[in-house]
Amino acid sequence: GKLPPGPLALPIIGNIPQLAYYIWREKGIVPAFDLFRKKYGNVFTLWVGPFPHVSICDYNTNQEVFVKNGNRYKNRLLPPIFDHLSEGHGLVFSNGEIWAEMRRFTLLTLRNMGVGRDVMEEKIMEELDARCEDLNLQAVDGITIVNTSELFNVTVGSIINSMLVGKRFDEHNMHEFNRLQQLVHDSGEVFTPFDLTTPVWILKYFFPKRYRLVMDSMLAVNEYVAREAKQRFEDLKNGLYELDRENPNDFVDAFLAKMEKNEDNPAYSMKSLEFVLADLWSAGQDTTSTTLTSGFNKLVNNPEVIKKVREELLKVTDNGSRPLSLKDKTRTPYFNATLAEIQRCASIGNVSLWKTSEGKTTVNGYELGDGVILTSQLGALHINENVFENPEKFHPERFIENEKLLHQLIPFGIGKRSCIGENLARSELYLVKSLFG
Ligand code: HEM
Repeated sequence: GKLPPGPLALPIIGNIPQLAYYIWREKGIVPAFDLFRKKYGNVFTLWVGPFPHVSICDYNTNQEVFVKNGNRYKNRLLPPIFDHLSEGHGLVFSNGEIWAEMRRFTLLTLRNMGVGRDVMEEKIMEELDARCEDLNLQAVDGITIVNTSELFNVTVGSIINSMLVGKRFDEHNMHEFNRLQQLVHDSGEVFTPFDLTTPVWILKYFFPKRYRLVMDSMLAVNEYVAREAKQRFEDLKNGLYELDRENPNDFVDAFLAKMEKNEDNPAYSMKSLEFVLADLWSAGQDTTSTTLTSGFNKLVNNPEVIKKVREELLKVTDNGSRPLSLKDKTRTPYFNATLAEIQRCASIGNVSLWKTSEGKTTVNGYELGDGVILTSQLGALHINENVFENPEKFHPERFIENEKLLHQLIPFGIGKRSCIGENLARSELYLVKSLFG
């Protein structure tokens, strides 16, 4: 096929030199992508090494490609080593029937667990109450000094852990949270672009130490995340655990109940559960807590916004005589706009995860062949000055002056592979930020 325009690519290394240069010159990857957008248009091609990537920077084309024609762009580009380890299991780096089944099951289970409604709201509020109590206990002369990113990290971690295995993190098991954070961090440190792109057989036979290191670091995270689920499965088999099949306590219970009825389906195996838990943990933890920390920093630097948010929230909660609830959302337009602006500026996922096209397709008039790699440039989209005027300014009012702008904001991605945790994350941002903002 004929690819959209882009910077001149060199053999084998492609556009990596230009990319490195512009990231350095523009002081960041998002401004570098934005520069390419200005030069080559909303749809451009970047060669990452020998592979061309079609980047889509505007909302309308993203909608046309990933939503309207979503079925042809639902497959992820899988790093060979991930595919090798997971054998097709999981949510983030999987494709085909197992991915589709797990996505359906996870969305349904989250809905049944009350995500976005009062049931999950209660869980989040319980977590916040307990966290505030801890802070009060630590106070000296009525003052507690807090590392905000640690506070957000453990709060979000606790909410996800309660949802997955029914257990929050407190002073008795904080070491478990710290261990998990460490393992995820260590695993992130191990990976290089070389490991992610090299075929497994080359890694295995020519770089065996590297292969082992990468595999072990991923396995360590998975095994730690899934240890309680595995224990519960053993206890269930030995009659030591009672499963409430109608009203599962948490995600693991819901999965085990489904597994009993689907013995022959590889999507419902312990291996599958292990990868789904690891994916929900890793995709849901850092993204949400980094958004909260980034939002906190924005608010501290914009006291006039804090003042307006406080006034609005006090009015809605009868002068703070009751906690804020998700039901109040329709009455808190300024707070909603502030959260949207926080997400626009935070740009947690600069680019959506890479997808590949199925069969011959057309994007913006360019005919693409089978298996072309595509991505939504979420960061560049959110700082496009034609859509968001003065994009560098933290200005929640922009979403009130022009309500349509909200549709152009897609921090959770778009289409068949968009974020599964969007409702949970939105609830957390609303309730946690109202308290700790
Ligand atoms: C503010 C918080 C969050 C942000 C900004 C965010 C953003 C994203 C983005 C951009 C994607 C990729 C979309 C694409 O490739 O098109 C994604 C995928 C995903 N997210 Fe989130 N996310 C957040 C929170 C969460 C939470 C709380 C969970 C789980 C509880 C979660 C689970 C997932 C999963 C499983 C996927 C992969 C979905 C699939 O491939 O089918 N995320 N997220």
